Amino acid sequence: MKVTIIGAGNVGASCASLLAQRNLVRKIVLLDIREKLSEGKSLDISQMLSMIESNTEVIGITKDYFQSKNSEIIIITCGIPRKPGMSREDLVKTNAEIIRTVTKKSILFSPKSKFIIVSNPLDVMSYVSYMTAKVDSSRIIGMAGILDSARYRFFLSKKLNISPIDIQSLLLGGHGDTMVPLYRYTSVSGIPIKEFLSEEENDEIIEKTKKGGEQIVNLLGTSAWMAPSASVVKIVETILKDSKRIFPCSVFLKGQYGLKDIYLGVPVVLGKSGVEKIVELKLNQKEKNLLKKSANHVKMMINKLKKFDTSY
Ligand SMILES: NC(=O)C1=CN([C@@H]2O[C@H](COP(=O)(O)OP(=O)(O)OC[C@H]3O[C@@H](n4cnc5c(N)ncnc54)[C@H](O)[C@@H]3O)[C@@H](O)[C@H]2O)C=CC1
Ligand SMILES: O=C([O-])CC(=O)C(=O)O
Repeated sequence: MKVTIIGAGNVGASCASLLAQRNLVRKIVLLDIREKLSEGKSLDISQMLSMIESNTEVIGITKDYFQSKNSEIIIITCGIPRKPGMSREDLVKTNAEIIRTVTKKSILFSPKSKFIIVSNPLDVMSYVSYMTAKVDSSRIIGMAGILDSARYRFFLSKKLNISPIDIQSLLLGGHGDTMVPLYRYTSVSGIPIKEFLSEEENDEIIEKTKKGGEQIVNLLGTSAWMAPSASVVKIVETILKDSKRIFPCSVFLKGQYGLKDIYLGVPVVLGKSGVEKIVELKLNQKEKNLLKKSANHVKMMINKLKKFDTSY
């Protein structure tokens, strides 16, 4: 079982480290365009393995895609992150070109692989990868909802003084300010959240969640990587173990939720084939409007990209 991670920066190297610690796969290939970076990061991770009793082999490669041959999963974390004052949308042109190039190269050597996309703006980059790979959309999965949901659970846990482990939540929509956390579908160990706080109080938590990525960018000067890589590993583990768990992921919609030709966050069942089912919830009018607004925002970015580059 081999997993390749493209991009050995903060998110990529952290994914490799966490994945190696889980002792889930035989081999992790960490690939970057920058000379020596992935070799150095993989050596550091490898030297940790005897202490944590993991048998995973971690190798670092510069540009040589042959080493990624027949990967079960390819995780795309390459490209530029935002800096303070930037939005995720500011990354679109630079990262679209990078994602297109690396998807083309990876699919050549791993034609059966599933892809987990991390690079931002997430929903648009997932769309770019899907359009480039030309494979079934069940194999191209964008990671965002798990992270957004984890942030929401964290902020909620602080407000309620309850363990985040016991908080269940669900989000829809794009990865950004237009995300749609669902108050109606949030609970604490099965108890509806309305028993703990009002919708207005919950809205304050939602605002914090929407700004969760930006808060870290402002503190660190670059974007988060610990919680994002843990979110990626959750998807990898679910696919490799064929666990059929439900997570919010950015997936290609073909009419579900009244939307098509777009990547957007919705709850999905994940298993060995990737996205095995898109779960369609009955939304109320307010939720429908918020989802539509989020979809319009992502569509607008996709259309901008299509104008700039007619090959999409
Ligand atoms: N979906 C999400 O929730 C999250 C998305 N992100 C996104 O993930 C991306 C990566 O973030 P970081 O790891 O913090 O950035 P980073 O700058 O630490 O690492 C990016 C790496 O990509 C490499 N790279 C650039 N072009 C490449 C190419 N053509 N082939 C192979 N490698 C290439 C760079 O050399 C660099 O090492 C950013 O776009 C960021 O916005 C970050 C956190 C969460
Ligand atoms: O904020 C960013 O640019 C990175 C990201 O998507 C996140 O941490 O949610």
